[in-house]
Amino acid sequence: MWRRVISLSSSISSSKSTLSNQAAYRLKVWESLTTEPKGGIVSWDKTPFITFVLGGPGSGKGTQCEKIVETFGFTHLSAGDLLRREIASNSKDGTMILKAVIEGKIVPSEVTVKLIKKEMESSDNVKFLIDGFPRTEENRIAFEQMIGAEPNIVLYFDCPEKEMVERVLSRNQGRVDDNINTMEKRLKVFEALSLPVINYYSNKGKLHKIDAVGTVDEIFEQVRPIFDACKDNWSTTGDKMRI
Ligand SMILES: Nc1ncnc2c1ncn2[C@@H]1O[C@H](COP(=O)(O)OP(=O)(O)OP(=O)(O)O)[C@@H](O)[C@H]1O
Ligand SMILES: Nc1ccn([C@@H]2O[C@H](COP(=O)(O)O)[C@@H](O)[C@H]2O)c(=O)n1
Ligand SMILES: [Mg+2]
Repeated sequence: MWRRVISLSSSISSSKSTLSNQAAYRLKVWESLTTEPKGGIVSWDKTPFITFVLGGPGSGKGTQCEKIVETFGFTHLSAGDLLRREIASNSKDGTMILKAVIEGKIVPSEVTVKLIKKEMESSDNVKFLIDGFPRTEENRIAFEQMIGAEPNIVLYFDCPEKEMVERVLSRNQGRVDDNINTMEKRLKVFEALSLPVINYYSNKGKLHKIDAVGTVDEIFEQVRPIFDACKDNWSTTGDKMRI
């Protein structure tokens, strides 16, 4: 199994430019369609506190989100879970989403952001953990356009490929993408399309990089002080937010 991961690393660079070119094309199309905000902007009575939770497949995002919810009272919105719910409900996009998930591809941003938006609008909470999003520059821009907000902070769970592969292959939750073939594709997509988003937030000074190797509790001890330091920011009442 690990040999396959090593050979994957060498094939990443050749496929990376193809993936990046496809993504750049989709981003251009998106930008050309979005001079005006799409589908309206969310407005809140209180200013929301938004955390994006990023990291490769199996890096432990969902596991740490559960701990953050328990400790700090956030609402957890996993983009992957919302997409899986669409598949299970046989919605009009279900078949397209299933195909993308099996291929380890990224679902068009408009579909994913609409699902996130609906959850945010119907929530009484204003503290959101948005897990597994944005995965691409297109995702990031679509969120800014359709929600009219940016994250307050971004967590990045940094995990070696070998560890991510082992965790995913022993996850045992019946996910259609928890197999070595899809995992190889997801790792390529992560490197080509998601790392640029992580760099974007690093350059903006919003990124908190966490070493995702260790026990769940050890990792959470790196996460806890990040939120402790933000507590004052999410208790303030703001005007209805319109950007
Ligand atoms: N620190 C850890 N050490 C060992 N195993 C872990 C750790 N954190 C999470 N796991 C396990 O690894 C698997 C993947 O974790 P999790 O589902 O939280 O990752 P994820 O980043 O949300 O993955 P995905 O992007 O595929 O949804 C799960 O079976 C989980 O129980
Ligand atoms: N922003 C996103 C998030 C996820 N997907 C698709 O879902 C798969 C599983 O996502 P997890 O976050 O649960 O790992 C992912 O591989 C993508 O196919 C997406 O398209 N866009
Ligand atoms: Mg997850």
